[in-house]
Amino acid sequence: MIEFIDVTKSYDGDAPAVENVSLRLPARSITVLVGSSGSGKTTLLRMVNRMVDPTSGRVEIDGEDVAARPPVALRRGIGYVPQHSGLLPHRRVIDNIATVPLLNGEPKAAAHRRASELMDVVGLDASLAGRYPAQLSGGQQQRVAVARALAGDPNILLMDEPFGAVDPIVRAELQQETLRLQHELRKTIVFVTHDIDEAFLLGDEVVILRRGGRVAQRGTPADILADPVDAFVAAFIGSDRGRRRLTISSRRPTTGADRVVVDAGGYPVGVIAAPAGQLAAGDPTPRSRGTRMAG
Ligand SMILES: Nc1ncnc2c1ncn2[C@@H]1O[C@H](COP(=O)(O)OP(=O)(O)OP(=O)(O)O)[C@@H](O)[C@H]1O
Repeated sequence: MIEFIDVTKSYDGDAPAVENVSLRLPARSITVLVGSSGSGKTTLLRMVNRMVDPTSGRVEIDGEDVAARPPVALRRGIGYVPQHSGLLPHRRVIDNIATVPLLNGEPKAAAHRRASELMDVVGLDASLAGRYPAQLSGGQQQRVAVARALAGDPNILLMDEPFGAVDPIVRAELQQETLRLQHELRKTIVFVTHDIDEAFLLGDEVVILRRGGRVAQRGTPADILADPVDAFVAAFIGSDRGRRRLTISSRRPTTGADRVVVDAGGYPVGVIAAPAGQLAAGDPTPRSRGTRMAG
């Protein structure tokens, strides 16, 4: 579990980028931090691996203050995927992915074997192993960045707008790949985006931030969609425009399981996996965890 305990960060004595934020992010699920530009998402994310140290307060991982860990060692155990891949331009794909295992002292052959496996895991063709990052598409570069982040087998993966710079079709592919990967790997993922649709698609839990990192609302996508706490959240998720009025349809009406939450545009925003008979037909307020985008 990752816990922010009353953290504040002021850069250069400016007004705080985040102020008195306390948040617990559960292990082995995807928490999405979403908010408009400047709300402090990246600042919070980078506090986890000490790319940013709080001005006051602390961040704990499984009860241990990250400030007690040397940043370099800490970062080797935490995968990080930035918006623009951050790949080393003069190293081949395979070497980029193998970076952390090599730094951890693995023999080169074993590190390359692991890197090849990861290329397969993230859906990269083996023929790309010898290319340099500039010889890849933006989407392929982001896949390499995900593989590189996974190479040290970290428990935690930090993703900072990782698909923000790729076109919508590739972006949708990468989002689905992320869900597939998480289904297999069960990492603790903190994902930053300013795109509420992406947040609802990927997040087991979504944290909507106001300026200064203040939490406007957190919950499952279905909770937030069904019950925005105030006008700010309603405006942010678009429900004030009637765009997201929720309905629930059942894919298997006879059992009542696997109900699909659908917005007013017919856009599926989640699935409620419930044992047969637990939800009345047409229940308008899904509360179950395990909300997930319909396939
Ligand atoms: N290194 C820095 N030095 C000075 N100010 C900074 C620095 N990094 C961020 N800030 C300021 O802190 C505030 C929060 O920035 P942050 O990048 O955390 O927000 P964000 O929600 O991730 O925004 P975006 O979506 O635009 O990336 C902003 O006002 C920003 O200008």
